[in-house]
Amino acid sequence: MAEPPIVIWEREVTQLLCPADLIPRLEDALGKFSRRDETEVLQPLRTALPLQKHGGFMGLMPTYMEKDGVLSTKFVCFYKREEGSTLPAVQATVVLLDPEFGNVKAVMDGEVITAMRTAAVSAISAKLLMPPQAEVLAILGTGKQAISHYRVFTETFSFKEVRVWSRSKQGVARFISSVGGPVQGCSSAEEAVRGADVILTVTGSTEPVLLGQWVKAGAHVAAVGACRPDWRELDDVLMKEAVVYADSREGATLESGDVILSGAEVFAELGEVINGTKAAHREKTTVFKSLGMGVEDAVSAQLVFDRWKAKAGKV
Ligand SMILES: NC(=O)C1=CN([C@@H]2O[C@H](COP(=O)(O)OP(=O)(O)OC[C@H]3O[C@@H](n4cnc5c(N)ncnc54)[C@H](O)[C@@H]3O)[C@@H](O)[C@H]2O)C=CC1
Ligand SMILES: O=C(O)C1=NCCCC1
Repeated sequence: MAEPPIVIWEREVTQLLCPADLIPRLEDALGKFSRRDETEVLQPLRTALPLQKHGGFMGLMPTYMEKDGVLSTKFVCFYKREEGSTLPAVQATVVLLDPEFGNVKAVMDGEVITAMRTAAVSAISAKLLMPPQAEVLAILGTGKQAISHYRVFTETFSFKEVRVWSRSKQGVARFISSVGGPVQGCSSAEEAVRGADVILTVTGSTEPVLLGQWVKAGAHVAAVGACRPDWRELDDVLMKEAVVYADSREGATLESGDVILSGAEVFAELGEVINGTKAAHREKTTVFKSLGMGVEDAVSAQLVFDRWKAKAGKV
C-alpha cells in the first residue's frame, strides 16, 4: 500500500515558489514542449467541461514528462464573473502522481501555482519579445493575475513606470494598496497603454479591452485572459498588425477567440524561439497569446514537491 498523499496548501506553496527559480524551469519546459518529443512532454489539449448553470468551465490538464519522471494533472474551474462579484474567477488543484505505480504523491493548492507560473511565462515572453530598453509597463485588469504579474515583472525587469487600469475605480485602488510598490492608476485603458512598451491584458473580459490603434509600434503585448474560442481581449487591428506568438499553437488555434475570430496566424510558439527554430521579432509589434499549459503546472508542482521534501528532511 502506498503512503497517503501529502497536502501542500496555499501558504506553503507561496513560501516554496519564487519567480527566479521558476523562470528557468519554465523556459526548459516550453522548449521541451515545442520539440514534440513525446518522451519529453506528453500533454493533450485540455478538456474543458462546461458548467452551464454557473457560467464556467472545468479544465482538466494532464501532463507526463517521461524522461523527468513527472506525472501530474490540474483541475481548474474558471468562470465569467459579473462586475461586483466577490466569487473567485479561477480555482485550481494540482495532483502529482508516481508514474511507475500510479499513486498520488501530493495534492497541492493550484491557485498560487496558476498565478505564479502564468506570470512567469508572460515574463519569459517579454524577455524574448519586448523592445530593447523597455521603460513603461501597462497592466489592464487588477485581479489575481494582475497582482502576480506585477510581482514577477517588477522582480524580473526594471521598468521606469508601471501603470494599471481596471473597469472599476475600486479595483485600481485595491490593486495599488495590495502591491505596495510604485504604480500609477489610470482612468481608461487607452490612457494606461498609450506609449507603453509592454502591455499585459489580465482581465476576465469577453470583448476587446485593448485596441490596436492605441498600441505603440514595436510594443509587446502578453494577453492572458480570453481563453475560450468566443472570448476576446484584443481587437482585430492589433491581432492582424502584430506578430503573434503562443504557448501552444494547437491551444491557440482551438481555444483563443483572439486568434480564431481575427483569423490571425500564430507565427511561433515561445518554445520554438527558446529552441532557436523561430525568430524573436523584437523590432515589430508582438502579441504573446497565453492559454496556459499542463506542463507549466507539472514543473511548478515538481519544484514545490522537491522543496517541501527538502524542508521536511525527506531527501
Ligand atoms: N493564460 C493562462 O494561463 C491563464 C489565464 N487566466 C485568465 O486570466 C484572466 C484573469 O484571471 P484572474 O486574475 O484570476 O481573475 P480575477 O477575477 O481575479 O481578475 C479579473 C480582472 O478582470 C477585470 N474584468 C473582468 N471583466 C472585465 C471586462 N468586461 N472588462 C474589463 N475588465 C474586466 C476584473 O475587474 C478584474 O480586475 C481570466 O480571464 C482567466 O480566465 C487565468 C489563469 C491562467
Ligand atoms: O492554464 C490555466 O490554468 C487556465 N487557463 C485559462 C483559464 C483559466 C485557467
